[in-house]
Amino acid sequence: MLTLIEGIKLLSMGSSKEIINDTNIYIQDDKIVHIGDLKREMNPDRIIDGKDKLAMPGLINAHTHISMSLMRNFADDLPLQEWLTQKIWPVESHLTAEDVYWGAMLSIVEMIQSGTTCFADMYFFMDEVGRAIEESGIRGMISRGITEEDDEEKNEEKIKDTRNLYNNWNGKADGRIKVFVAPHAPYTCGIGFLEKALNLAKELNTAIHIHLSETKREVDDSLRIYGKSPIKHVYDIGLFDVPILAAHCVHVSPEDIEILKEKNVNVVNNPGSNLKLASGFAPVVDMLKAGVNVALGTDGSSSNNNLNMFEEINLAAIINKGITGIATAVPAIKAVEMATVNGAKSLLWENEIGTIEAGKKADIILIDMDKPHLYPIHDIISSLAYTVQGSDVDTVIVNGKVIMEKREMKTMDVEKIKYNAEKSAESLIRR
Ligand SMILES: CSC[C@H]1O[C@@H](n2cnc3c(O)ncnc32)[C@H](O)[C@@H]1O
Ligand SMILES: [Zn+2]
Repeated sequence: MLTLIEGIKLLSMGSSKEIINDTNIYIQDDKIVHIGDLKREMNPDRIIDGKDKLAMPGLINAHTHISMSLMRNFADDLPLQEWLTQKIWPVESHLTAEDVYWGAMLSIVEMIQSGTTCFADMYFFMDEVGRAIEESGIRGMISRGITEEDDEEKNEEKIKDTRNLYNNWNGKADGRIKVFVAPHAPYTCGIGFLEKALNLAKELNTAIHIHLSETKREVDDSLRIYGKSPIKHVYDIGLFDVPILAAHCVHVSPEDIEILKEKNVNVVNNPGSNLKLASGFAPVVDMLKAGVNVALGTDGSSSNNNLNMFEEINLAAIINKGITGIATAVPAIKAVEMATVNGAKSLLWENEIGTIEAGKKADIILIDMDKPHLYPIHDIISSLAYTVQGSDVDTVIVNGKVIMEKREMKTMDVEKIKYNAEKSAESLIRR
C-alpha cells in the first residue's frame, strides 16, 4: 500500500529542526520512503490532503500506567506515599485482567486523540495491554511492574510472569510491542530482588523500567537505610549496566547527575504528575546540560489526570523557565524534542521512530493548523509548545496505518470502550 501525504508543512525533527513548507511524504506499507517533490513514477493507492496541516512525529509518552484511567479523579490532592498506600494500592489489589484491558483501551483512545503514537507502560496483567496495543494499532513498550513481598514463591512468580510476558509479546504486533523488566522502585524492591530483575533483563537482553528518586522522602529514606541516594544505591547494585528507563529523577544531586550521564540512563520527566503529587521539580536543565537523555511522560491518569502529551510539552517548556529564571531554559523546540526524539531513544526505538525521515517507520500525526486559537501563525514550533491542544490533532498514522482520520477513530469502538471502562471502574471501586 502506497500512501501520499500531499502538500503539507513538515516538522521532521531529523537533522533539520525547522518547518519545511509544502512538501510531500510517501509511505510504503509501514515505512516512510520519500520526502520532498512529487514523484510522477509513484502511483499512490491513497492520497491524504495536507492543506492547512502540519506533519510531525507522533508523540511518545515515555512513562505511564495507562489502565489507571479507571482511577481518574478518584484520589486527588494527596502526596505520593499517601496517595499510593491509602488510596491506590488498596483498589489495585482488586484489579482483574478485564479491568486492565478496558482501562488500557480507554487510555489508548485518549492518547491517539491527543497525538500519542507510542507509550511506555508499567502495570499489572500486561498481556491485556499487549492485546489492546495489537487491536488498536498503537505502539508501546509494556512492562509488568513488580514489587517484592515477604513470600519468596510470589516473588519468583513475578519474575516468571515477566519472562513469559517477554516471550509472548516482545516484537509482536508487527514489531509495535517491546517488553522491558520493571522493578517498581528501590523502596518497594530490596537489593536481592533488584538483582533478580537485573539478571532477568540481562538474560532477555532487554532494558529496565523503574521509578527513581521521585520524592524527597524516598531520598531521605534511602540515605537513612543505605547511606546513599537511590541513584547511587541502584548504580552500586549494577542496575545501570543494562539500558535503563528511569521515571521521575526529581530529587537528584550533582553526583547523581554524573552517574546518570556516565551510565547513559534515560530519564523520563513527568512534570504534570510531579506537580500534582507535590513531588517537586526535576532539574531538567541540569540533566540536559550534562548530556543526559531526558524524555517526557504523563505518568498515570490518576496522578495527572490525563494522558495529553501536549500539556506535558507545555509544562516542560514553561516550568523550567520559572524554576531557573531563564526564559531560554527549555525552549519550545527542546520540549518537542523531549516528547519525540528523546522518547524514541529512551525506549531504544530511535532507529525506527521519533523523526520523520525516509527509512523510518511511519508514526506521524497531522495537526489541523486552521483553528482560530492558533491564528496568527507566526511560529509553528512555538504554537506546538505553547498553544496547540491535543484536540487539534486531525489524523494519526502508526506503522503506516491510519488509525484516526479527520478525528474519526478507525480501529476502536469508542462507545463500547467508554461503557465497559465505566462499568469496570464502578465495580473496581466497590470490590
Ligand atoms: C507495580 S505496577 C506500577 C505501580 O506503580 C504505581 N504508581 C503509579 N504512579 C506512581 C508514581 O508516580 N510513583 C510510584 N508508583 C506509582 C501504580 O499505582 C502501580 O501500583
Ligand atoms: Zn509512574
